Amino acid sequence: MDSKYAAIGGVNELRKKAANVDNIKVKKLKLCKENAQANIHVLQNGKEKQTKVLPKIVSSEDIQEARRKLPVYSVRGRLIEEIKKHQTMILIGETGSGKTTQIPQLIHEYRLEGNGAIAITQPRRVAAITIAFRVAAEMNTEIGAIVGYCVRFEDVTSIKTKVKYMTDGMLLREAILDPLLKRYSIVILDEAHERTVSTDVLFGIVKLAQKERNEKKLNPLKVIIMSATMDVDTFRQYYDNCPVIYLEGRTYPVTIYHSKMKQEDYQYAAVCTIFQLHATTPSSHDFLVFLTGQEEIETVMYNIKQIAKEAPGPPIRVCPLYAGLPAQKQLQVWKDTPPGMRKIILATNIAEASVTIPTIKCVIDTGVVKERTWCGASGAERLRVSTCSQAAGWQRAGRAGRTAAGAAYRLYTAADFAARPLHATPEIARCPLAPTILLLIAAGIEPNTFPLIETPPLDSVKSSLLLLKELGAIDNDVNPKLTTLGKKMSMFPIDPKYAKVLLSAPEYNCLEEALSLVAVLSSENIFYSPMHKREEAFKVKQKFISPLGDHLTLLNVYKAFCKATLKKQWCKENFLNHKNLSYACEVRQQLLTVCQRLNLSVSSCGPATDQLLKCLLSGLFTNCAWLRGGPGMAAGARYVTGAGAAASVHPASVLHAVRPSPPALLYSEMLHTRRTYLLTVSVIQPQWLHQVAPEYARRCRASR
Ligand SMILES: Nc1ncnc2c1ncn2[C@@H]1O[C@H](COP(=O)(O)OP(=O)(O)OP(=O)(O)O)[C@@H](O)[C@H]1O
Repeated sequence: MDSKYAAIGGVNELRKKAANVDNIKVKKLKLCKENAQANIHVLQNGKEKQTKVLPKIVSSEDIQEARRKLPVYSVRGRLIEEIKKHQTMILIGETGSGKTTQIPQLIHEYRLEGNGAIAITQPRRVAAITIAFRVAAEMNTEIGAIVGYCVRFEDVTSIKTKVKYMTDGMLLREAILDPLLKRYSIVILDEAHERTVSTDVLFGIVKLAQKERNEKKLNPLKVIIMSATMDVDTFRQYYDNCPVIYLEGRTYPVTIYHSKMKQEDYQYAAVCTIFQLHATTPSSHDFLVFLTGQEEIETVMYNIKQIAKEAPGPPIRVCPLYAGLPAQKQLQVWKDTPPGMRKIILATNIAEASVTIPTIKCVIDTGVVKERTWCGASGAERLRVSTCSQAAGWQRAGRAGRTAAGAAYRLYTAADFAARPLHATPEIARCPLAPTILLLIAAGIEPNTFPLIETPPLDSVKSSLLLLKELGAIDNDVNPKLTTLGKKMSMFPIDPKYAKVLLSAPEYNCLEEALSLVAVLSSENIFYSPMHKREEAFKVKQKFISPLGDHLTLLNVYKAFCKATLKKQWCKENFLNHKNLSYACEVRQQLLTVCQRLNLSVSSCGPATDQLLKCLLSGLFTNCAWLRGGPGMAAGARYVTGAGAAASVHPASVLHAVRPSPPALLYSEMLHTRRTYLLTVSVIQPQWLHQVAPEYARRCRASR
């Protein structure tokens, strides 16, 4: 990558230079910052027609011409020779050089996959979907035919599919049923540097599958590990010194600019930089801005829209892009804007790797990322904004310069960049491992001896095995074997705790309700509370509220949604997110299919909602909290969890202000920000824990 290390006039300097308008901006920004917690979903509610066809397909000739310009194209002959020669190889190539879109096509052109298929994994669903669309267009074929994709709750492939883009999680799920991955002759693990738990486990799965297929004289499995920014030595060592192919060159240069001085407030710096560039660059140059999460994106979006009313420059369309956004909304960022209008995409790191948004010419990199870390001992997740690695910085810059020369503006200094770690801490070292361990055992793999590329923290493995044992998924936590229940649990594409809830539901006569609730919990926030109508939204919400807490409140909303006839209109009137509720319906259908396969009887507990809460407890028994020091009246009453962590009910919970505080609660999530909060909370009777999970209750009591 061309890195000029020229410095943009620091944002503070910019501010000083700015004329009157800028003073107004400053004022407005400050105003909005005070409301940083505010939810401003209304601004996302674009009126555009939703379409799934993307990206915009230009003529076939243009596409072929663009392909010929890619670095991969000029060395295709040599590349194919290398791929033929080696069973495992590492391929490093600059961002945008054509690894993800071209290598699988090249392999297919030479029919190296034989009778099998080519699987290409991506850490993120949005990448898997959009790349599959692009490659299908390049190959002039329908999506779902030769080229397809498979992501959670969506499989667009057929028996004809030879080039299959999929999330790493989906390939891992396939490995449960077929640990030798026999339907594939070539597996490409892309974006290896991201080191998600699923990709880390897949590194080992393909290694074992390859060995066993060789030993059994089955058709050999070829493995290609790809990235632009990976830690080559670690991977090479892990794959027995396999060859590393470096692919030189990129199509278009990206000029990197660093801020001259440290920026105290990256959101503010981002908005200033956006407007400076907005005033000086052609409207056909779209911007991609990296921020840390939904709330921040919404705040910045609000600020941009306010400032844009007075700022010089072409009209603007602001598009958010974060994991929680419904899929259709995510795909909106690929939609063209009318000529003369600039698109500004505000994204989290989900746009950091793999994706091509063709019109992006400027990347604005705040240099930060929101990371979840998990504490095995307390079960609390910690959400932290931290500086991202150098690899992430290069990947972000790589989103510019995909179809023309581009620029990346880093809102941090060159010295700051140089001082950052080369790579981020792998997810396996900071995530709950129970879901992955369950999948490993289901695939017949011994988790304690599985050759992971990096050993996860011992206490994390131990506590995950203990949880699986207590859920009844495995017979013991030393040399674990899957129980019959565990086998069934592994068939659900959800957290084992919730799989247990569904499997226990027939016993409590509440599978109807449990399915709806788990589906809603698997979706993003269904409530929609725009900043300027908060009170109204709060009032409307009252009609759904259950005094027993958030779970039953969510269920009430879901049931009412199903009954509503004009659903979109109804959601609008009730301050609910139509997309997320519709998504929950799809998820419910998928979960129901698994339940039917398992012959579970689907019945309803009707008004006996205690049954549903007890059922919920059967999976979430480790998520109980007790009031400290008797029935408290004080605001922000403190609870203590089974693992001994002190926490309060989150302000967004319907139980937050309930007095007297219930003596015992069940929660779906525990989150540590500045304080530790219990999220999605329900009232339970303390004695239920003894009835539902006696062994755990005893252990808990002993330690309290
Ligand atoms: N949707 C698209 N629209 C237009 N051009 C595209 C699209 N997808 C890919 N391309 C073109 O193909 C090039 C190669 O993309 P590809 O994803 O294969 O690169 P890569 O080497 O895998 O990059 P990265 O390391 O960033 O994932 C892009 O730089 C761009 O020129």
